[in-house]
Amino acid sequence: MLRNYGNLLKRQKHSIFAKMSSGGTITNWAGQDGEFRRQVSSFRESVSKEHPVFQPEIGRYHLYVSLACPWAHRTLIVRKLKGLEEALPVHIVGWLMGPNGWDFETDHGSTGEPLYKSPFLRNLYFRADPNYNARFTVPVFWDVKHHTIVNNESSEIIRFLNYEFNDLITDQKKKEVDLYPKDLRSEIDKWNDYFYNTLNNGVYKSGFATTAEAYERNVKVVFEALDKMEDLLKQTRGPYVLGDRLTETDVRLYTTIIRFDPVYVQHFKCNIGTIRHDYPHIHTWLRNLYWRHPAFFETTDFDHIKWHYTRSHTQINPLRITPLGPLPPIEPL
Ligand SMILES: N[C@@H](CCC(=O)N[C@@H](CS)C(=O)NCC(=O)O)C(=O)O
Repeated sequence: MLRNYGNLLKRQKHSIFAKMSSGGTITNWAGQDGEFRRQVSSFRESVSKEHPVFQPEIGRYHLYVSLACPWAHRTLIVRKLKGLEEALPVHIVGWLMGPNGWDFETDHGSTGEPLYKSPFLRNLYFRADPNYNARFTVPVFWDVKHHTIVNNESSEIIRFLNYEFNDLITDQKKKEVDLYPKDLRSEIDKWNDYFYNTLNNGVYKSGFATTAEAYERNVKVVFEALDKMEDLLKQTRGPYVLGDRLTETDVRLYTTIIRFDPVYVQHFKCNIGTIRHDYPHIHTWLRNLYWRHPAFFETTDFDHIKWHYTRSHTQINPLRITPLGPLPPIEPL
């Protein structure tokens, strides 16, 4: 199947008008009503001891991520929190999403694709399913044994990373990290669901809207959600969103909030306020995670984040000039 995609080898990384094979542009996500709708992920298996095919094993699975992408970023954080760096190798796509989607450039910390030397992420999708006809998204949780995608939905990947590899983790402290403890599950589910619709995906609905009405409707929801998050942190008194334990909800919110001032404020027009000036509790929570927790600090790459959004989304920023500010991208504690 890969042979049919030989023409994709011709990289057009700097083409401004990125065309998809379907005729639309790869950066055109909005429907006719101007509303952005995120597709439902296609590969939904879990790794577990009970699974007939995908059992936990060291080195058997590889993770493909973009450092720019908030969904992929979740998986990088959880991988580090659980001490799975050696068990689960990571490959990082180029920061620019060009005409053929994510590629495997090797500059600025992007690693290339060592398993099959694929030029593009889409090659992996077609290797897993020659008839695949949806978007080629990161993260991808890949099984080296069966040469296929186990899962491409970040919320599910972080869920099975939380427990299913525990027997293979040697660092006792990291093995005990539990981001989805039984007594907090209903709270976590409730907030995950709310913040997914309003904030994690809300910033995209604001930024990718193609009518003023759709933009205004969605940007207001984003700021209502930030107000709610601020109140929640005030109530629980932190240092984490649900109190004194770090949970999935923190991981999922962090990857959106760390991008907020540097990118979403100007690029997605989420500029009713900023985290640093208008949300003191969120600002403290964010800086605490970034500066005091290596799993957050070490997985955050402001260059990939800023370059990716501002130079890939040419429908929003046709001249692809990346704004310099805010400086610094995150303030000290
Ligand atoms: N629901 C997915 C969403 C993943 C997603 O949308 N990733 C974006 C990057 S931020 C992507 O790879 N987009 C490529 C495309 O849509 O062509 C998840 O959470 O894993």
